[in-house]
Amino acid sequence: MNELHKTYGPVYTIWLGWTPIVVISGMNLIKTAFNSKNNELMGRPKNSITETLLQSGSDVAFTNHGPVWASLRRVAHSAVRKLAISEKLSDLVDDVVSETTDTMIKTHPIGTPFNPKSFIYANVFNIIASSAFGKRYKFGDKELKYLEQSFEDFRTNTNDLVICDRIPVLKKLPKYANILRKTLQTLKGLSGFVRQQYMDHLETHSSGVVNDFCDALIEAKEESIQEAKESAAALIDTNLSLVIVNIFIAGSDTTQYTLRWILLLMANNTEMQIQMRDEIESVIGDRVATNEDRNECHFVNAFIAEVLRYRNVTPLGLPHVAMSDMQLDKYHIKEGAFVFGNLISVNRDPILWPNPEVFDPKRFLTSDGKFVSNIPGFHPFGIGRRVCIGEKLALADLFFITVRLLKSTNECVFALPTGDGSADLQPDPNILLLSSPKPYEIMLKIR
Ligand code: HEM
Repeated sequence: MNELHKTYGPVYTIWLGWTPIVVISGMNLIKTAFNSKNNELMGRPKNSITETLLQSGSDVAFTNHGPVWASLRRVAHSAVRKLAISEKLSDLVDDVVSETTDTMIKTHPIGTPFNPKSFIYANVFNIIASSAFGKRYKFGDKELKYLEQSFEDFRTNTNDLVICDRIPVLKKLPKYANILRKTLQTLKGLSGFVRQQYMDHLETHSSGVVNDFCDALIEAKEESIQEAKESAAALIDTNLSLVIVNIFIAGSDTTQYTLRWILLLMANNTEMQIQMRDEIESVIGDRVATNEDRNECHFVNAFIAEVLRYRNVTPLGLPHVAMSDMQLDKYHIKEGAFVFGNLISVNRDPILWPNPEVFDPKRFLTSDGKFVSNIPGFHPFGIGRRVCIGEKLALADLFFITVRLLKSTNECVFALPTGDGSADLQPDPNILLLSSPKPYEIMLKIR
């Protein structure tokens, strides 16, 4: 997409069947498009995925801009932000990651190469499932494996699903019909499982007690009814259970894929990894990391921010849809067009980022080594009114997980069996819309 931008300019269209897909590049143009006060581009596409998920309900991620979406977004955003700053989160992450890492060390002793994917899944699922509906799994648990497999199957087949939706004649071919049926069944199973967790909470929820996102949303619903707020019409159980599905799906994949990049880039640059380990040792030592520590671990924060910039897992964000015609600069975007903001063109803009293809955490450090995140052109979480609601939580999760992983393996370093600097850093071409490293192996090595 970034190469096309260089050839065809800041706004170009690709046709997928009869659907025009407009790609907008450059920070200022994306800001103008996605912040427009008339909200022209604030829709989301309708397709077999969203139909299967939403049925007759509404949610945050796939519902068009409007009062229902705004009410749901407000309560979801507030619940997510509250958790991101609570000390409960660091204790939860510490506990989950220590347990998983112990298993990882036992099953893959020093010098044994392994693919860390399942350990990353176990960490992220447990953290999100605990935060969303209070569930924890042991590594290797059957239900956890089912969830991991469902996500994998869904991800592998999304490309075909998207193509079939835009070129429906393909659905008549047995190969595609089969994929479509199986994938939508998987999605139904996954979303049904998560929605059931919300429904179970309705039975057990005690007023005023908030242990997880389900409780927070039920409280918001009850408050809106008691105070006869306008939002009460939107905050109904069908919609709120879909919001939990949003948080679970949007939060899991993005955080996991970012961690896959973090681990790969740490193993590829062991000197930087040792600098992170030294900083953690001197700032945090043996205790559990706290929110205050986040302000003191400058290099760890800079490393994570650089991973988000350099290998942003959502290079095109989520698709938007033009809800009405829009004039953007000299370009006319027609109602119904799919619209993507090309975030690579921002996060790796050579004008904003010198040598953008070089991985260099120092970009996020001042000359006296202090971390700064509000750098123009740093937009891994999207731009405009539909920007990610999970940014604060994702940053907290990534920090606490990385810190615990390094603390639990402090006698060693994560290394590549093929040596420093040998990683393949090109994203896996089989995964659409998300950027993941190709499957890789790492090992623990004595420092
Ligand atoms: C590294 C982690 C993450 C990245 C890079 C990321 C990135 C993004 C991006 C680029 C968008 C699309 C913005 C747009 O359409 O313009 C988005 C939307 C969204 N994200 Fe995230 N995200 C991450 C983690 C999370 C987490 C942890 C949660 C929930 C707890 C979450 C929930 C959502 C939701 C609900 C939306 C839809 C917002 C809407 O349509 O109004 N994300 N995210």
